[in-house]
Amino acid sequence: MRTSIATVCLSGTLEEKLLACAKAGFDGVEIFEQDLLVSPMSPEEVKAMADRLGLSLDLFQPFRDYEGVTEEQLQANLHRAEAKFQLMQRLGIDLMLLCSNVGTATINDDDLFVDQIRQLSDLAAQYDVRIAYEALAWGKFVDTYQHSWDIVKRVDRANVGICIDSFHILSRGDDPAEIATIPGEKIFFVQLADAPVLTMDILSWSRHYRLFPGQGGFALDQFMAELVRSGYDGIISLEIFNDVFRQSNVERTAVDGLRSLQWLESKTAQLLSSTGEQYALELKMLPGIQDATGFDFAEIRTEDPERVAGMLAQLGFNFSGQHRRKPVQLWSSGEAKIIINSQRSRGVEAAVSGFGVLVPDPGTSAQRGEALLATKVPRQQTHNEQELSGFLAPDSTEVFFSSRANTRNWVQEFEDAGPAPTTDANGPILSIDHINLAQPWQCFDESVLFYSSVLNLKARPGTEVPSPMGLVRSQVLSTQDAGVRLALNIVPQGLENVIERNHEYPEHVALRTNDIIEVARTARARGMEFLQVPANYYEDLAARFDIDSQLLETLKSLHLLYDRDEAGEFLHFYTKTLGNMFLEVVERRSSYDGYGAPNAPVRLASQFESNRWSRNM
Ligand SMILES: O=C(O)c1ccc(O)c(O)c1
Ligand SMILES: [Mg+2]
Repeated sequence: MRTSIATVCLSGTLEEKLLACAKAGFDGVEIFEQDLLVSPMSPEEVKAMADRLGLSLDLFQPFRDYEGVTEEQLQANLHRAEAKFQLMQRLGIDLMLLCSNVGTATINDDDLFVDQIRQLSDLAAQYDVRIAYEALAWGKFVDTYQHSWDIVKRVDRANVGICIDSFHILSRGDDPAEIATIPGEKIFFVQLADAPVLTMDILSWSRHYRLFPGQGGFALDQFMAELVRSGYDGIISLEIFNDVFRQSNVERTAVDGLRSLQWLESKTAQLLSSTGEQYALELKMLPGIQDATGFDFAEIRTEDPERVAGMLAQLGFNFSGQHRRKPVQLWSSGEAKIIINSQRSRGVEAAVSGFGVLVPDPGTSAQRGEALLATKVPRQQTHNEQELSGFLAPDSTEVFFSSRANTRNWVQEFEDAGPAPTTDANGPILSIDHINLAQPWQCFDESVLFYSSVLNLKARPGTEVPSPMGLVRSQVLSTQDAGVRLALNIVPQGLENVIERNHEYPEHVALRTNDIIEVARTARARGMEFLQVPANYYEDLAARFDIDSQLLETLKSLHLLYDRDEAGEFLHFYTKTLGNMFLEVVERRSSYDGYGAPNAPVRLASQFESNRWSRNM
């Protein structure tokens, strides 16, 4: 599948955009006119640069507000078109995108549209230019792909076809099935965009909130399947108008974009392979999709390993050894393994720096990560150490793949665990339930795509949590059976203004137990510092739930939080924050599958109060 991207998706100058697209590995780009207009490079220089970079210039766009106008206006429009055809010749581009008229059209008459587009076709033919007619969702008279196709059919010229843009079709809730009935060779260009499910006017939604495929709520694999059925075998391009991407690192955004196309290509191939249909577009499948079965470990980086170790011991973890070569400790309880790493930790009080997941075949997951352009974690092993493949997530979290066999090996690199542990050998903590990672606001969408494509996690419905620092957007991603759960929280943009630098948004590892009251009591007896929960919260609990008064007293005295839904009950507590990290302990009763969302504002406010208090000491 040949890939392209519109220059409007990216930040920077035209030169920087071209460099980033080539470096990421795109085959070509769409030149968005505005980017050329403001560039000091001449059209010839742009062409030469693209040639040198091995990028094809696939499309010139947009040509606006052409058809459905008075005769006088038409002449002016043809004059404008001719200048652009000459410009396209200098750029070496032979395909122009014509958007359906949104402004100057005054005559609603398909016969007139056909006639006027034929005049454009005649002029374009003199310059060997082809026209791809795109129905904008907010077009004045032409706003569906069926309508633009009907007009193109009636124009009946070899150099006029349609442009299909997923946003204009799916934003309206239109059915893409009829795309399959259009002859593939009359589809001159394809633009893809995803978008979050929002209820707002389509123009603003399109101009500010488009996303790369896989980052929003559109079923783009089904859309692609219809396109493939048409026989289309041309370029698949990205056209994303997004306020955040336009101010993010251009190279990262380009990689993010290409990753989205590779992921979508593979998903479409998979969807079509089950139907056994034959098609012209060549679709590559990524190396095997495997669901992770659980967390292998969580890693905490700290310059103060004894304090982190102390917290773990209070929760009933056992010291399982010191790494034989590195300043790294292993602590475990049940299936839960926590690595305390004090390498490269100067100035880091404590932070969640990475985690490992268990997969049947780590080699395949590593290949998949590489194919998806993920950055490898540089790790040095000696010859007798277990190698783990790891990738850097967009938020800099290190993500590793291992198998049960790998785990048996790496665990043996930890020695001198000392005398038998004093606590129950199995430990009261059973496993890592979930990991919560703070996302800088610029990389939230990139992270969603990274975790869903590289780790094969599924995004669940998101929530928004009010906090004293701002509204925190929260997105859970998990495997099909929820063996691996991640919660991504976007840090509010204004955070730096409210909180001093050394109190950045904390991240946490949540640990699962079947007896949280016992864990909390024992931890308290061992001197654990809990996150304090205000009395108002317990009054509200009593009002919302028919809750046993003795249980309520216990919850209150131990600073436990509580939630209940049709599936079951959820009890949890938080430790005091250490640096940028804290721990949570959770008990899921019956089939409760959530994360205590109603309690999240209480946690954020309490953490804010407690951080402020410790700052003022
Ligand atoms: O928002 C616009 O004007 C616009 C322009 C060109 C496109 O291809 C498009 O999909 C939208
Ligand atoms: Mg478009």
